[in-house]
Amino acid sequence: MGTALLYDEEMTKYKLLWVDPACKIEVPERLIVSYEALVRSGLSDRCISIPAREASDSEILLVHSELYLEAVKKTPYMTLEDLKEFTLQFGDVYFHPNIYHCAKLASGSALQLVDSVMTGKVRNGIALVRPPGHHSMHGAANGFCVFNNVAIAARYAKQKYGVKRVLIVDWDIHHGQGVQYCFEDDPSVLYFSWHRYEHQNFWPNLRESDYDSVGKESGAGFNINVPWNNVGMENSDYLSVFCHVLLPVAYEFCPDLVLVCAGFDSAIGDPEGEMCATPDIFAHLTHLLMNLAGGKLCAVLEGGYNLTSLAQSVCQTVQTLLGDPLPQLANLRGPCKSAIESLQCARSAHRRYWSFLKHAADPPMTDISTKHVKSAMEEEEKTEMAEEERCTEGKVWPEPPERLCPPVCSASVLPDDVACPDGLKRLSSSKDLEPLLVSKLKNRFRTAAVDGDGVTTFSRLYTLIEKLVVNEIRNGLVLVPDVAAAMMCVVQDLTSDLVKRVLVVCVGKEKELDYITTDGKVLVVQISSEDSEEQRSKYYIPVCLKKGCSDTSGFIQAVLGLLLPLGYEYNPDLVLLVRMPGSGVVDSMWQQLIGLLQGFAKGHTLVLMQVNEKACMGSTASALLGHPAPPLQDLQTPFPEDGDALERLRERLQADWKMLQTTS
Ligand SMILES: COCC(O)(O)CCCCCNCCCN
Ligand SMILES: [Zn+2]
Repeated sequence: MGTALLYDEEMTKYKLLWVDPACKIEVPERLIVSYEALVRSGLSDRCISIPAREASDSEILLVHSELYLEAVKKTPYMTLEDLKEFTLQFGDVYFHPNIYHCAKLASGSALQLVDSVMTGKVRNGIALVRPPGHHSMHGAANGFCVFNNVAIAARYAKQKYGVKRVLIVDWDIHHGQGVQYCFEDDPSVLYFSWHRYEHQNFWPNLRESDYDSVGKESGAGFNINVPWNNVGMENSDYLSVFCHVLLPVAYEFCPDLVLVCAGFDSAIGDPEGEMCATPDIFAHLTHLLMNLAGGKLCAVLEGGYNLTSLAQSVCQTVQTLLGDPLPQLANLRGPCKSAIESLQCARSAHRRYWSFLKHAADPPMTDISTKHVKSAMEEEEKTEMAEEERCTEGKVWPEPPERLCPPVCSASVLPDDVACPDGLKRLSSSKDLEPLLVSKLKNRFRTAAVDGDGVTTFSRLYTLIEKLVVNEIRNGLVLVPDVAAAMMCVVQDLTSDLVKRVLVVCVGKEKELDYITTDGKVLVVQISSEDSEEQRSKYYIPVCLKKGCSDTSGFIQAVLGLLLPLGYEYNPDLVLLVRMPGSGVVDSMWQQLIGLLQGFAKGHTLVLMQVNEKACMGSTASALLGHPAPPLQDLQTPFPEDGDALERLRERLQADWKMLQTTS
């Protein structure tokens, strides 16, 4: 299934007609450069073009008042003076004779996107629209927004398709207060927003944008605010909040649909955000949401004012929606102190509502919400002093790396008598192994693991690895007689200097892992029911689940809160996923794991499985081919001792692994 792209140049046909410093950044070129970048890169041709349409009155009235709609209806016939007059009643927004038409097209585009995804015409998609939406409210325009496109889309999806739970992720750098007001008492819509806040000193300067606005009445817990109290936030800060705040809650919420308020003013170079996250971060933010709701994801453009980083960020997002390999994110240094404070506050504010946050720590001593709103003078001094080191428009960043699709997506190495799963390419070619290696293999295993066809298997395995690291193949599945032996070989004989770091994810218990090198060339994360205190080192991290890998709640909590942050910080060139026989891991969890691991090493994942587990080859192949993993249904509360152990493990490891920090 494909990716929808909605764009109509009619939405470029309105602009600011008078002088207003607050609104001058919201220009038609925002849409033009975004679409042109998609065309130039060939991405638009790979999408399914869906026409825009005007939202109807009844659709707009899902969110807005009749009074407000009737008032906006009059704007096409207003003189310039009347438009200025009309605009004065709202904040940081402007009207234009054609903006009502464009606002209906923007909302209608979001609804077209929902229709395309909910009817299965496409898997996911993006709508490039203006005016944006997330600030507009029941009876008011605000912050360049006229109708709340995403809020209307959420209500529309529930009404027309009976969607039970909608997740709205708002990665725009401003707080979408309009969305928050719309759903704050509604437990069927979970709204997550991060936003520049600076202790209420940043627009829209609302007390209710802080982390302690968790929702109201039956909506308590379904509104998550992560305030950024400093500028200059980087990729590490964004990923930490996804791993330690959003994703645990999103998986527990188990949405039927994901809507993204895709504002790109949170990218480097943007005059509004003044952040330092690079455009390729949006490839990963999108990827991390794509295994929710069976992949049903609708992204709707909100902000983004640096035309260069906006266009790059849009392309990064669309490329991920299309299923292309992800770029490697280099040198993630872990979240800054301010980001840790913010995520710690958000986690502690929500621990009473979400069992996946149950063991979150208390808020930091320096409770950031009570910091008095700095005096204007103090604020002024800070601004002047900090100006030069801030990420202003003058900031430069590298063009995102090309994300090339290997000629072969998924290959398999199987015994001759095992049929190759659909979509996988069986690897039968294999160069002869050096005699030295053969003898090493033979004398390492007295077992028959390396008999005649055993050597063939290993030679094919090594061939496959070589093809992965040169990007001829994206990922692969290997069935071997003895998976522990094979893992040892792969780990110890990886001579290719193209592979500097291998992330080994071992699912299920395996005794002898003591051969792990400590030079950092290999990082082993083992998830099993075994507790092995003694062996732990920086590069060997055993996670113990009391009930073993069949406990999906404990498993996904360990993946999101430990494996993902570790993987991002370690930044491997190859991921080896080893499924120990009898691990008991649930199929949907297994597919979620494979899906999430695709975020590392440009998707170069090698899955090692035992021949006698060939029954789960089909689902493994499906996940390797990029099909969305099935949702993890009705997750139970993770075992307290497991949740507690995970927090303790993170505390112990965070000195070595900065991305595990959740407390300041
Ligand atoms: C949903 O619209 C997208 C958006 O969130 O980016 C709108 C931001 C309005 C920012 C208003 N203050 C501008 C002050 C100028 N320095
Ligand atoms: Zn914004």
